[in-house]
Amino acid sequence: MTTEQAQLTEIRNQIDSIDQQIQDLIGKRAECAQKVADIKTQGGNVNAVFYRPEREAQVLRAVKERNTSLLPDVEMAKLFREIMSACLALEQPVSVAFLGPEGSYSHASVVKQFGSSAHSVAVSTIEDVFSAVDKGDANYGIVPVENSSEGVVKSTQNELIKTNLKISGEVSLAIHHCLMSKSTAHENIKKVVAHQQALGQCETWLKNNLPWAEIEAVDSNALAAKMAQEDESLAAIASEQAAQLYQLIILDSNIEDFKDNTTKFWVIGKEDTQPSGEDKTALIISIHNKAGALLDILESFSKRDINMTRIVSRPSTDKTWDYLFFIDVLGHKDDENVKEALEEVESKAAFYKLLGSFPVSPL
Ligand SMILES: O=C(O)C(=O)C[C@]1(C(=O)O)C=C[C@@H](O)C=C1
Repeated sequence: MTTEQAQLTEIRNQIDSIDQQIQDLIGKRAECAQKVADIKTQGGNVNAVFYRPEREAQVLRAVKERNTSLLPDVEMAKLFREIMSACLALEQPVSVAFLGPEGSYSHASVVKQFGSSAHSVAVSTIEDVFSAVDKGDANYGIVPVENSSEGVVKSTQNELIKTNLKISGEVSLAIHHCLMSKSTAHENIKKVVAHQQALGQCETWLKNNLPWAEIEAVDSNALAAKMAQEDESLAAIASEQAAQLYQLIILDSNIEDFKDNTTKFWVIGKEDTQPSGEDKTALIISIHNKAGALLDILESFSKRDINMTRIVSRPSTDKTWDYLFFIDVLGHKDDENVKEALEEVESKAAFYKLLGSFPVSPL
């Protein structure tokens, strides 16, 4: 045996022994999750809620705080994300509806929030995500709320105004576009296909790197990847997951012109989420048409030191030039100061709807 082989064998033996310990401990953790499920269903409770976003956020925050390893905090948290996903699936497999097809950024946000053991259900529109959860075809749904370069997603806003569902989580996904193809050579690419938005976000890159290629907009990036799978002269712009799913070669990564391109998604479900210690509350209001009405409402938050993280306005659909405001504040609706502020806002607003409180995402 060479020295290198001997050294590798020694370290690999250590890795084998550590893996065995990790596996034993994961097994013990799974037994605890099973016990948690027994407690939740005791007395024949058929309405037991297995998924607990506040607890998951607390577990992941604790992992990050404890981490002193060589692995970055987020990478360590991702490993535990997967362990919890498998533990939850053991308690009860959860299904999550998302705007398909598979390989879309919505799909990636499902995996980021629920891990890969969740059963993801692709549907064709944002409205269908809401109705799938409403009808019980899926336990939860994930919908895009806002993109840092494209702005708010109108169909999600429209559904939020109408729905009885609650927001139980928030996922921020960095959008990184890849150029992918069956072919390994750029010079073989005759045409680039992608959703209009992705083409727009990579316009300069395409001009500089594939000036000869024809550009065609299609319904989604995942569809583009599917098309590229069948035609070697095509390259698609899509996510890394889409490349894996459709077995394409990634020719270039991070080809977006603006580097901090992020989409925010919300998890929708039927249950209220308990406080996690670091939460957000989302609501929709409209105000009476008089001077200072908005300021008056915002003061309900500011005088209690409640931080407003977002306010977005849009015209109301039923009364011309009336406005609806989508507001996010830090804190949970059951926190004393937030509770008082919300009561005050409700008494002042012409329309008031609480969308829910949910943990600030640790990932
Ligand atoms: O603590 C619980 O309620 C559990 O069900 C356990 C557990 C976990 O694996 O840690 C699993 C699923 C829940 O979403 C939260 C946490």
